[in-house]
Amino acid sequence: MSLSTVIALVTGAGSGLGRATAIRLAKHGAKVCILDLESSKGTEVQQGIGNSSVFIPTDVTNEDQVKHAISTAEETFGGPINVAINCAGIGIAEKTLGKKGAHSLANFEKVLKVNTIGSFNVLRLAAERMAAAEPSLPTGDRGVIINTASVAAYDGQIGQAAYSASKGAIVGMTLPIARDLSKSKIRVNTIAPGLFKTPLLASLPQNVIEALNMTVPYPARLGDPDEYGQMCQSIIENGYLNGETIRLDGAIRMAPK
Ligand SMILES: C[C@H](O)CC(=O)SCCNC(=O)CCNC(=O)[C@H](O)C(C)(C)COP(=O)(O)OP(=O)(O)OC[C@H]1O[C@@H](n2cnc3c(N)ncnc32)[C@H](O)[C@@H]1OP(=O)(O)O
Ligand SMILES: NC(=O)c1ccc[n+]([C@@H]2O[C@H](COP(=O)([O-])OP(=O)(O)OC[C@H]3O[C@@H](n4cnc5c(N)ncnc54)[C@H](O)[C@@H]3O)[C@@H](O)[C@H]2O)c1
Repeated sequence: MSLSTVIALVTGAGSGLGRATAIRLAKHGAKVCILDLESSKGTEVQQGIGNSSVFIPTDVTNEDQVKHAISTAEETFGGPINVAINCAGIGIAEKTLGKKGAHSLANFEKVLKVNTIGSFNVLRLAAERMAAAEPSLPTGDRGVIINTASVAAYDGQIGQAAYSASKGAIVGMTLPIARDLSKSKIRVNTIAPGLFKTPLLASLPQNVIEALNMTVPYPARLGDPDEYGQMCQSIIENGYLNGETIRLDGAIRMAPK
């Protein structure tokens, strides 16, 4: 299916899964808005894609910046956005009771702020804009929203309380948001990735990566970020898929450690 009528916001598109998704959608004819922090590699990604993309430095937790990004997207591509993909996210590893005492409350709040509140901030403002436009996707939808959870929403390891909470919240809000937006013909789905080869995964301690690598049943390897982008494309193209969280994980079930 051609994605030539797609105007997509992809957050976190300066790196990893978001970057791969932006590249794939643009290859299939979409216009792509790369939303990421000013300090990210958004410019580099934009230059790699070319004129069908724009980099709009944005912190997903900031209401004014996200509103500005949506207007800039529209001015740049001459139409309202109809796809929003939340890939911006951060991870931490800290035990509830660690060697230095109780989990830092500031760290817990930060992870929830970026991963959960940031995703909700982007999707609520994107939905507002989508709902005001005529349906423009080949499926007849006004819009498609895709969030990124994690397998850690279901089987978080030791040290993943904050990260798992932030991702479990995304899984939990997927169905009610799909129900909320059904009258506006906007579909909402979430992908729960397993282990993908990105800078975020590479930042984990080497022994954690090695232990995890050995537990992917099949295919026994890390996911390719383009396989995540492919799942986003499938969700956009399949007009009956709504309110669902899809694990994309080679059948991994993470052990406690
Ligand atoms: C990113 C995507 O969304 C997908 C994912 O979620 S990928 C899964 C990511 N998993 C993680 O990030 C695990 C997070 N947890 C940790 O890194 C650690 O548990 C921690 C840093 C919080 C605590 O570590 P530490 O204080 O050493 O805890 P402790 O319980 O004493 O650990 C004992 C040993 O087990 C190791 N260990 C702890 N958790 C481990 C894990 N998940 N995998 C492998 N080894 C682990 C420690 O490195 C330590 O090894 P050592 O004795 O050789 O130093
Ligand atoms: N890589 C994996 O194995 C894996 C597995 C499961 C879930 N995930 C999730 O997928 C998403 C993408 O992860 P990735 O591996 O591509 O990570 P990554 O670190 O490569 O990319 C994340 C991007 O998000 C951006 N970002 C962070 N905070 C932001 C903010 N406040 N505003 C805007 N942008 C911000 C970063 O600058 C970065 O470019 C994350 O939500 C992550 O939790 C990743």
